[in-house]
Amino acid sequence: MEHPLPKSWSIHTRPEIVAKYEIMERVGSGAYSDVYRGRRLSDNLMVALKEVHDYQSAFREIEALQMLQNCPNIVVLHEYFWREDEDAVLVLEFLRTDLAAVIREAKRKEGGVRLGEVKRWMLQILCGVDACHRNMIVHRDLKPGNLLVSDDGVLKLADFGQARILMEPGFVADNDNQQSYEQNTGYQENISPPLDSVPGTDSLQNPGYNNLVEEDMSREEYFRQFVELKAKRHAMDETDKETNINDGNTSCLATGTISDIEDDPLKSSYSYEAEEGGDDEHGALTSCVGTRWFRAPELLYGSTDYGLEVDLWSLGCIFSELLTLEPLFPGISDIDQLGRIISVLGKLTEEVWPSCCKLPDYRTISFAKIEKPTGLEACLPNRSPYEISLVKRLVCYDPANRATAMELLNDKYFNEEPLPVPTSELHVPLTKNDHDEDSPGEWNDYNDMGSDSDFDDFGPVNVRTTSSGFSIQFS
Ligand SMILES: Nc1ncnc2c1ncn2[C@@H]1O[C@H](COP(=O)(O)OP(=O)(O)OP(=O)(O)O)[C@@H](O)[C@H]1O
Repeated sequence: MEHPLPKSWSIHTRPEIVAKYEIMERVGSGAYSDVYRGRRLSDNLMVALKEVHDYQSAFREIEALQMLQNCPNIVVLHEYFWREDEDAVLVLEFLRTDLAAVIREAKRKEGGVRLGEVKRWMLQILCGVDACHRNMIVHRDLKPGNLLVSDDGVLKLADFGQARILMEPGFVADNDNQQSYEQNTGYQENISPPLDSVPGTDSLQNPGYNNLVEEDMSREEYFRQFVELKAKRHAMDETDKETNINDGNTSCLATGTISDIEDDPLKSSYSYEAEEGGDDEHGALTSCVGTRWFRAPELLYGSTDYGLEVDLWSLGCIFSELLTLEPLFPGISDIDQLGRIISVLGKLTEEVWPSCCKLPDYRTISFAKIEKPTGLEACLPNRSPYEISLVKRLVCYDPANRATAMELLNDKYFNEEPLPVPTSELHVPLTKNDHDEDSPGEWNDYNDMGSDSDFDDFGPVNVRTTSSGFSIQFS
């Protein structure tokens, strides 16, 4: 009689993985994952092996990356291993450093980041975000630490564990924009991505996949549907390749419905770990996504029917940080985050965003009137009026007023002197963690980046690893 394989909690015990990869040191870990450097035995290719401990996060990441494989500014998924009862292991291209390290290093050196370099970093980020948004994928956790950088200066969006697909792809640039877009990005849109470019995987996109985005399923049910759809999809792949047609009939599940998530006045102080998975089967999204410093105001006010624009807010925060080398809104709690935004932009009113009063927590959270908001100018000292206006086009209350990635890719800023430098001329730090040993406090603040935690309201905490796990001390 055949016995089921024992449940594996460690990548090191997975025969199918060690047969193909040498697993080296752990290079990072996140809320849901451990990431190891690895070497593909067949050709010595360096890879990152990401063991994802949360099935929903794994599913989202695989699904999104499969749809985005033809964009030079999205991390490459080489293959993945995923069997029922085991954590998914994603084999990704290995990228040694990230934009957070670029900013940290620039801060320590005189002169910061040269303008031509700033522009090249921005263009690469825009290209990656635009690819996501063309495919109606909202990343939901854009921040410098999730923008990985290769040794030769190529920036790639990574960590799609919180990504959601809002509806079928089909948003295609108009032809006028397309030309200068291609000039700025070097990226030619291929409406039908090479779905078979991911060895060992089948695409999950197109008909019926929206049914997959049910969030309250058990792991077993999730996996069963995953396998079923993979099989179904496999049968359809050949037809898709021949016709190049995407099914445009499926509706936008995520943006078309109103939340039925409990109206909990304390919701905005939840950790996203606690509420993640709150996207429900009716399409309502959880507001507890992303890292606080980069989180759009609609999320902070508890919105559950937001769209791609939450990424554009994050983009504005990242651009501002590239220009000043300081985080724009480094909030220490969700309320503080909103307070900081309001002190700069002024109070959120129907004048600036007509439907803001529909935000679930709009009336629950109130701030004293700010007589004189400082304005974004004060946050971007010594930057040109045009650069300030660029940030303003993203960091604005009404999501409908935020510039799209495509619009910005075509902005004259990138065609004016100083021109964006070639990627090969970008300054890439030697390591990811080359932080200034003299200022550990500052580094810790940055490293935390306002990540949500149940402990936020308890003041500083001291977390230590112990032989049996970790201990937390409130001071
Ligand atoms: N492709 C890669 N190449 C090199 N290092 C990587 C790669 N992907 C991830 N890492 C490292 O592993 C860390 C965790 O990865 P990632 O952010 O994707 O995981 P996560 O669990 O989703 O994290 P988070 O808690 O930020 O959501 C990253 O900060 C990075 O240091």
